Amino acid sequence: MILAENLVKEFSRPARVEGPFAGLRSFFSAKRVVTRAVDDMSLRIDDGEIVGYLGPNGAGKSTTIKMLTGILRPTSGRVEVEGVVPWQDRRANARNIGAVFGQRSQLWLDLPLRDSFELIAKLYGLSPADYRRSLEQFVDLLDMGPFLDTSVRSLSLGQRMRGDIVAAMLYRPPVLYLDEPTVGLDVVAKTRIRAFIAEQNRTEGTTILLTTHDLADIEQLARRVVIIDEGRLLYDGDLTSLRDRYAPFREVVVTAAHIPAGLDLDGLELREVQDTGTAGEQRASFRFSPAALPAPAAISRITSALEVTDLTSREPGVEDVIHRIYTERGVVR
Ligand SMILES: Nc1ncnc2c1ncn2[C@@H]1O[C@H](COP(=O)(O)OP(=O)(O)OP(=O)(O)O)[C@@H](O)[C@H]1O
Repeated sequence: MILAENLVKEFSRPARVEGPFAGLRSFFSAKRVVTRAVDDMSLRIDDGEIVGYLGPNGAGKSTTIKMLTGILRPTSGRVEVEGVVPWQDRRANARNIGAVFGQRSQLWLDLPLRDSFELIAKLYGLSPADYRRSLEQFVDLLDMGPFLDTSVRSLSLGQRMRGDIVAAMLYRPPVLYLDEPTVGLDVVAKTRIRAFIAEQNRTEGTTILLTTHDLADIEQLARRVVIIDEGRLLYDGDLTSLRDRYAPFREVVVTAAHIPAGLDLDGLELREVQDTGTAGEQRASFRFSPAALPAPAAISRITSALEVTDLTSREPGVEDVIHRIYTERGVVR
């Protein structure tokens, strides 16, 4: 279980002094500027939950994770992971957590993957039998046999990410922090990694905190979403209610012979009209509220007004939802 109560983290730096030798004088200045990166955050994540942790750049996500891993000591408030206060007992905490940072590898770049895994197994005191069993299972699930003896430096990004995930899970920690675990990967690689994460959560009951800018990661893995901004909790709840609250609309994308820009259909909001590149053909999207206008009625209204050649419908993604929350709150990035 992950527990944070009224968690605060402030960073303080010297205030900038203007004039000659500004850099040096700022360094010695008594005036300080305080940034509250995490501001009175309370959060409880139960065993076996997968929580999507979202927020714009600079919201305080990394700072929270650094407090959970024990790298940073909170300014005030309480933090506990599996009953351990991370900054007080980093060693005990390290055994309970695994972490994957998509942007940088935690593996030894010049060693073959297999050697990195062996080192980790030794560091964490795995018995040879447990190590063999885990490795065999992971290599099989993630199809890593062909590159197990290749040095990490020579691996493709997708292969390296699989390596990092296995390294974080080899000792089967009950808690896993995943920071952008699919960044830069192609669709096939993303799907494989998401399936693996879901499987580990299901079979091992691993508690997972997932930070990502790829909203498909959230949609496919997490039912619960926590959104933060400026260090404060904006939303904590399930993904479906979030969508219903902030994006209670559906969208239909239509390709038709001619779509008049001012077309006014009852219950349907016409969004931008674009040329498709094919002569005389245009594409536009219509938004409607399924509570006021059921989807079949919306589609029939569109098809009777236009010469439709193609039509697809989509649900709002988490991206729409977050955009709307930020717009409402006046967050401009
Ligand atoms: N060591 C530090 N010293 C001073 N300020 C810091 C430090 N680390 C983070 N901050 C500030 O704290 C705030 C939160 O940063 P944080 O890295 O936690 O955001 P984030 O949500 O992880 O952003 P991103 O999505 O860009 O990684 C930012 O204003 C950042 O500038």
